[in-house]
Amino acid sequence: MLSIRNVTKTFGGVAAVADMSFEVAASEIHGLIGPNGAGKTTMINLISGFLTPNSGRILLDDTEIHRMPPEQRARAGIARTFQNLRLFRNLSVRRNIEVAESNVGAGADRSLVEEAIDRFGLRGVMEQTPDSLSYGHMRRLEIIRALALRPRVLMLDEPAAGMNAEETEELFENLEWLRARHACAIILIDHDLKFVLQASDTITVMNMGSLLASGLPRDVTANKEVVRAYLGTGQN
Ligand SMILES: Nc1ncnc2c1ncn2[C@@H]1O[C@H](COP(=O)(O)OP(=O)(O)OP(=O)(O)O)[C@@H](O)[C@H]1O
Repeated sequence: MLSIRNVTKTFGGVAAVADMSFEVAASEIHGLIGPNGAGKTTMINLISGFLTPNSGRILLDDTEIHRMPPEQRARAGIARTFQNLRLFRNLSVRRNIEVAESNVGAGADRSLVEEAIDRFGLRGVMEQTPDSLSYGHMRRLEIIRALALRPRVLMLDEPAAGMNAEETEELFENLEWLRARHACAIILIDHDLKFVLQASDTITVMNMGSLLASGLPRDVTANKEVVRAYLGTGQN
């Protein structure tokens, strides 16, 4: 459904993403992993429109989206969260969600977000501002805000960052719920490798901007090049 074809992005002559290609199927959870600086966040920025590739194409179904501005891509069904949270700090949790929801048409399934609020444990903090929330609550609010756009592709940049083991397990269960409740592809970046491997149907591994391997979690973790470049470093 989402197709990344030979995409390159350079900064000052250095390729952060170099000739990357991979496909994301509808309804799959697709893990994007790799060492620090591998180009994962740059890839998400290229898909969501915060960056434009120097070359290559990005297609959502048969539509080229790589030259569209971020708002147009959001309307086309691409939603994301940010590594460093970007919530409206002076608005309540409720308003943060409503602002996102105001972008969707009248025909949208209204109960989706209401169910997510309960499921993600935000019902009791709806009138508070994000700054008064725990870090885990803020991260969950970001996901609900992205979900409020009724995305076809939901990209989560480090959703488990700063979470303890119990919260990460809860996040895993919430993603399973989300996937059953709302048909969309999820692209998942996280440094908690155990979490990404457990949650993902397919894994793409990047290294120094390039594709290192792509496939089922068990095949990718058995791949010698992946072990050498990434898993063997002890860094995850
Ligand atoms: N706006 C920018 N200007 C210059 N260089 C950049 C910019 N954004 C990213 N880079 C460089 O591109 C490379 C890839 O960075 P990116 O943040 O995409 O990697 P990453 O895999 O997400 O890393 P991490 O796991 O540490 O978040 C790095 O060398 C980074 O320094």
